[in-house]
Amino acid sequence: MAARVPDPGDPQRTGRSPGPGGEPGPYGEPDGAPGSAVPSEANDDSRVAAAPAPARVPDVAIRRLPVYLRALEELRAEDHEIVSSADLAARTGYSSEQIRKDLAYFGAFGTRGVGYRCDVLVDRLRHILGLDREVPIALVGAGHLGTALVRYNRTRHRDVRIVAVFDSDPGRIGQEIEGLVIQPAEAMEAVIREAGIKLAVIAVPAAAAQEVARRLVEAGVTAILNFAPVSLQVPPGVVVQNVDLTLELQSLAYYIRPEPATG
Ligand SMILES: NC(=O)c1ccc[n+]([C@@H]2O[C@H](COP(=O)([O-])OP(=O)(O)OC[C@H]3O[C@@H](n4cnc5c(N)ncnc54)[C@H](O)[C@@H]3O)[C@@H](O)[C@H]2O)c1
Repeated sequence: MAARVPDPGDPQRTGRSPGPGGEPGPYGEPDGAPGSAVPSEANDDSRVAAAPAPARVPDVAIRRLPVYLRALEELRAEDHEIVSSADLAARTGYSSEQIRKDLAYFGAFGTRGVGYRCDVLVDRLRHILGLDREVPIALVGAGHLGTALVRYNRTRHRDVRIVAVFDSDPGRIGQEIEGLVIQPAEAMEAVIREAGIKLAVIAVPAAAAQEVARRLVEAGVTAILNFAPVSLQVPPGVVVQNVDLTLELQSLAYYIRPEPATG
């Protein structure tokens, strides 16, 4: 999966988007973190407000936060009150050092030698990610993939929630997916503006994706999850994250090839 998150100096800010699969994956890659980061379990500041996010947090650190959040929510559901970075490392596959460093970008949350208060860290991470409110999402392209995405999202997620679905096929318009009526693509801009939607999913054929992206941005969308196998051109400040199943499978094919590659 390729991912783009805001990051000064990032090519995406110039309005370019990498092709699908053109970025490192979310698990365990180096992040080029600035040298000013301070290990996080050094201070007990769990009683005070989290420090505001620093100006520059590496893309990959941001992308690890939801992984930590999921692990913490699992631990909390298992009645863990305090967790160490080692506990989180065991759940996520990231190193304790990596986890402490990532959290330190947003302030120190833990107590040295003790760990993090699970409920406090869950709240902080949800706040940092903007998930302490429902994030409304628009999806464009209610075909095979789009329909599956809406079903999955609407039955499982409350914080990041698809609230509007659009398609250009008259045969699809007016049909329902999980209680959402598919709206005509012509209504996209007005509905997105009216609802203040900033995040959208593109699940249209590749040939239609760039124009859909342009219209989404025009309507005020600043973050796009793109499933179409095409590199989108977007203005500076708009974030595109690409998901390309085929590229993921093709790279995995390397690990099951019959003969080790030579040279
Ligand atoms: N199906 C998969 O497993 C899968 C997996 C990964 C990626 N993708 C990619 O996701 C995209 C969708 O795949 P799919 O299999 O769901 O295709 P699909 O043909 O089933 O659905 C595409 C939908 O987009 C709609 N559409 C076309 N142009 C539009 C426009 N301008 N505005 C609004 N709606 C428009 C079509 O009417 C259709 O309902 C493709 O780019 C595909 O390559 C699909």
